[in-house]
Amino acid sequence: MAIRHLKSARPQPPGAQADTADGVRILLAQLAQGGEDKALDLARRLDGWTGPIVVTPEAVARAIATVPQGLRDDIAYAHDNIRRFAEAQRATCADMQLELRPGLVAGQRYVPLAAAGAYVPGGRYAHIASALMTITTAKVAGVGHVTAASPARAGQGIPAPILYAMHLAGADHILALGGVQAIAAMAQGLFGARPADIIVGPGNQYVAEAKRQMFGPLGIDMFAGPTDSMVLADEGADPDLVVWDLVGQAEHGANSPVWLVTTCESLARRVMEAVPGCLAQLPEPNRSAAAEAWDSLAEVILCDTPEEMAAVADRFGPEHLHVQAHDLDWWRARLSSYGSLFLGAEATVAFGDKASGPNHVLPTSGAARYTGGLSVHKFLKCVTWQQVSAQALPDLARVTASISRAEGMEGHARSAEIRLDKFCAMPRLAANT
Ligand SMILES: NC(=O)c1ccc[n+]([C@@H]2O[C@H](COP(=O)([O-])OP(=O)(O)OC[C@H]3O[C@@H](n4cnc5c(N)ncnc54)[C@H](O)[C@@H]3O)[C@@H](O)[C@H]2O)c1
Ligand SMILES: [Zn+2]
Repeated sequence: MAIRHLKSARPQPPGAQADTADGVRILLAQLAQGGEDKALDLARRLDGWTGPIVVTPEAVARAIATVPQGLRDDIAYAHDNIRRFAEAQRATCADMQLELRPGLVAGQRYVPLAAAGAYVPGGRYAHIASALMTITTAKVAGVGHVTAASPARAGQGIPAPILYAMHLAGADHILALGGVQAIAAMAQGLFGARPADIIVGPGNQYVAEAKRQMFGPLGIDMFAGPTDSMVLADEGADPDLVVWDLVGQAEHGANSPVWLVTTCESLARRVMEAVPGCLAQLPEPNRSAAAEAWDSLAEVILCDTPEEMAAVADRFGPEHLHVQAHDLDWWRARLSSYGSLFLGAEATVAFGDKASGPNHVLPTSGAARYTGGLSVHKFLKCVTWQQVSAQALPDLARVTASISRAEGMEGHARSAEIRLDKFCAMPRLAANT
């Protein structure tokens, strides 16, 4: 394989992850003890928020009235796509039952979780789309009660378009709370939230670490790091599109990697030359964030063949994978390691981020090698059941007792065999003359 880096990532200093983990552990312990008082204290200190934490339906209605009709319509368009995609997914989750042997029936049922928490990040950008992605999916799955939480902005509260999205998606309870304190509040059931069975949604390193530390008794969607994107482009790709796809996704933050993998060196060079011009068109602080991401983390990788490009994608397992190359059917069949796949030059990751339908809460940092992203499945338990009648007992009890004894488990064997005595005793012959 002749894979060559035209641009490499800068070696990263050893991470500050341990510090984050320690800080979050202390905050979670304080929140477990101090409850709402500690959460209020953190909201004030970290977000400058001293207003109410619970956003009442009246406050939601007042906020919604300030959202321009055009933006409301656009949020509704995105919601409609996301809801219909989730509904189709839900329809694939079928209950089933079958008779495995005469008298032995077993089945599966999909049971929605009782309560979920949806974290909607809001520190830097107002992540309207994250509210749609998490809450809509939970409600379509049939979750009984969804609490949504997002940080309040000083003097403003949760931005009105986020409140509109939460409302449209069907949130049952809304908290103006961010960070570790929001995760703890939803898990512990503070501020009127129903204690969550699962907490989902993206967030910064404090949010992700709080979810990771609470995982176990609490379900989470995944441990998400900074967002990442890869473009696979051949000689037919348009550099004007590719460069904006890379710079656009680098806007997420200085720690968000973007990767270009191509068989065409001239395309790669044209894209790299065009990056500064695109960065210059972004407002601050987006420009600095994207520039830092590009300078320190971006990689441009030159391959000889499409198969080599696919192998690179397999190895990275990007969160977003965008193919701008010939023969999209070949690529769709060949690629398997990604959170979400975008096929063709007309598509772009931003469509998936905001409006097209498939979920944008996706595995990052290579986790796509072993998992997909958020879907109705995360809010459903696939549980199983079985029922046995006497007809199945002779074989089932004999096999169970045999395996149990081979395992050294006499009690198990007895609990099987006693059923033969109870349910399969041969009718006694009537006393004969
Ligand atoms: N992949 C996706 O689907 C997707 C979508 C949207 C957003 N995101 C990610 O979500 C993240 C959003 O991050 P954000 O910071 O803008 O918003 P955020 O809502 O995740 O975090 C803000 C909160 O962080 C807490 N915080 C800030 N500094 C802290 C500190 N020193 N100690 C403890 N807590 C602290 C504050 O309480 C604040 O409420 C980004 O990393 C972005 O990439 C990912
Ligand atoms: Zn994005």
